[in-house]
Amino acid sequence: MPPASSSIPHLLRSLLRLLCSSSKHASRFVKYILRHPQAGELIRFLFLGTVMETARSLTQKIPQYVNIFMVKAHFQRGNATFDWVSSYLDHHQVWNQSRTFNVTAKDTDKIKDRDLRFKSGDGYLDAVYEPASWALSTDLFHWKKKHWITVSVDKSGLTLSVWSLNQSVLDDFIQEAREFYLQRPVPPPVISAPPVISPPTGSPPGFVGEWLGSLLVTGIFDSGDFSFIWILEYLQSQDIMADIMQFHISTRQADAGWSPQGKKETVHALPLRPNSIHRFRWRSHWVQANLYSGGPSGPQIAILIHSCDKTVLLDFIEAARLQYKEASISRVNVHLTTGHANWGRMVSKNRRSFSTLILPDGIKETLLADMKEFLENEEWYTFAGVPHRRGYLLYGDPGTGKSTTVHALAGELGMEIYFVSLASPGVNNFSLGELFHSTPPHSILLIEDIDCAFPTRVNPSDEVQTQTDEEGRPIEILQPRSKVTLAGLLNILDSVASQEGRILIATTNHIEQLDPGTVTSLRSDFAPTHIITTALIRPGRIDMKIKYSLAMGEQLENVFNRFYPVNNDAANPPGIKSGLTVSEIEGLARQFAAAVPHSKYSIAQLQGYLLGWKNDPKGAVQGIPSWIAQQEIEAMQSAKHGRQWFLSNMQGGISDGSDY
Ligand SMILES: Nc1ncnc2c1ncn2[C@@H]1O[C@H](COP(=O)(O)OP(=O)(O)OP(=O)(O)O)[C@@H](O)[C@H]1O
Repeated sequence: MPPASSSIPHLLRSLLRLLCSSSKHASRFVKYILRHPQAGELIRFLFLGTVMETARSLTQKIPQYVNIFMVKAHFQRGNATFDWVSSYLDHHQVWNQSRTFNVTAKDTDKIKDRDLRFKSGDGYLDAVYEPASWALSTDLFHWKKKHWITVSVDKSGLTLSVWSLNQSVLDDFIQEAREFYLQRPVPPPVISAPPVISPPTGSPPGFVGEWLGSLLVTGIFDSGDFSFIWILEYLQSQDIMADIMQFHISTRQADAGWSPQGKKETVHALPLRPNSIHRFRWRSHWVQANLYSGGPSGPQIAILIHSCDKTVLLDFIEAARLQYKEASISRVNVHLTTGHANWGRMVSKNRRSFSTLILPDGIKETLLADMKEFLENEEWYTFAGVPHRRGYLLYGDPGTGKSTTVHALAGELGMEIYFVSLASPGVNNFSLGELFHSTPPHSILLIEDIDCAFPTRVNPSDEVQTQTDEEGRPIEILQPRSKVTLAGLLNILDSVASQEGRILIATTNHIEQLDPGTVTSLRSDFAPTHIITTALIRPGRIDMKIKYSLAMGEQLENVFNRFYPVNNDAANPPGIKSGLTVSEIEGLARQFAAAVPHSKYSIAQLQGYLLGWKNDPKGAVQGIPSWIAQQEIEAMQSAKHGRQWFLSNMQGGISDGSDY
């Protein structure tokens, strides 16, 4: 038995021998194998597979390691951040590397934010290239020449990869994009209409867009509301409709308010085409105004402000209101009915100076003082529990100045007129009630021809009167002249829903038709009119009656003086400088007044006469006797032919509601 110390080398020697012999076997085995080509293929395959698998697993891990060197952010379409970043990238022409373009014909004058390849300047459309890569692509750009950023766009949105270890680079980028968006020189993309006013069929493509309702403050203005006109006029004054290429042309003065060029233009371009969209900058915000011309309740405006702050909308409305008020100082706005139950068209008239109103001494001063006192004492009415309303009845011959008084008072008090004629076919109890309720406080509600609410009596001897009583005698019947009944009118006047603080002015040329004395023999199926009439003249309904008479006394001199201003300076309108001294004009006015019979002609009639002598006061005085003689002849002839009513109304001007 060999000692343990000698057994180890022995073991090693045995192992070596074994290895040598096995390597010989192995090499023999390898040589043997390699002699077969399939075996060689197998070895190569195993080797390559191992390499590829290693490479694959390494590749999978690389982005994890690369991500360590970049900050990524995704911006979803439809979210405001997408708009910020995309418009910022667009502005910096990140897509310029693109070799694929969308080419469209556009008015290049309106494109201010990018370099254009073609700009002919001949007023016709030019071809505009827009990189198509904006749709689906990946781009790399050098932001501020400091940071590399990869941008990839797909259907869901936009991903930014900022090659930086520092997240603050991304923060700065987003902040800058946001600032840019707010301050951008070009409007943000069109926002689709808020769902409350879903666009009617046939809306322009502008309605297709992302609704960012929660990121905008939106105000909707209906034409039935007063704020509508504030906003419309404000929009026009901001000249935001300059991009409109579609106009309705009108020469009607009533449409002057729609003209972007102002009231003095003779041709007015109405920009309110169906469903137009306007984007503009207001203070530090972008605003989108959607104008709808024909919704179910008439025209509508939606104001969408790119802000989450509600007070911006309130400020916008207030700015519009103040501007409207300011502009109204020199004018009187008269609102007319649409023929239905709401106020529609508005006519703006130049304010009429109170001094041009020619009434017997003290009348206009009394009226003005009474109205001022009423308007200033709202608290007293509340305290006394009396409805804060006041009514006036102006009655008298046609052409004596009733409508003119209302116009002058409205101008003096800075109020607007809401005008309705009871003779109008579209006005009935219901619509009149609605109109009353929708008249704003601090306004004048003018009802012309209030006598129309009282039926006329058909004369028993009239040929058209065929009804007889039991004994065969013709009976008096009443013929309604308005769809508004007396009971309905009284109800409306008293209605609790009636606006507080409103002034009602009713006018009539036929006070006798409201006179109790003339209605004693009415048929029993009609309400006793004298009671109702008395009820009409009652505090809160009609508080004050003012009679308008044909011209007399000083009125005759005043109407003459108004036509021939005595100061001949350059401030006078051209063509009416009299060239006479003050005392000469006053002398002529006295002669004129002495020649005209008192209480015979209305101021409108005399005004009509004087218009024929605009530049010739002496001629006017000399011609007045023959004009009067002519009037006498015509009056006699008309009386003779039974046409007195017709002539007197034509000369005085029939009040058919056409005053406005
Ligand atoms: N008192 C007056 N002061 C100044 N102008 C007057 C006066 N009366 C009439 N006129 C002139 O006559 C025209 C018609 O007047 P207005 O329409 O006010 O009369 P009216 O009494 O309302 O008539 P109607 O009852 O027919 O409506 C106006 O253009 C106005 O300039």
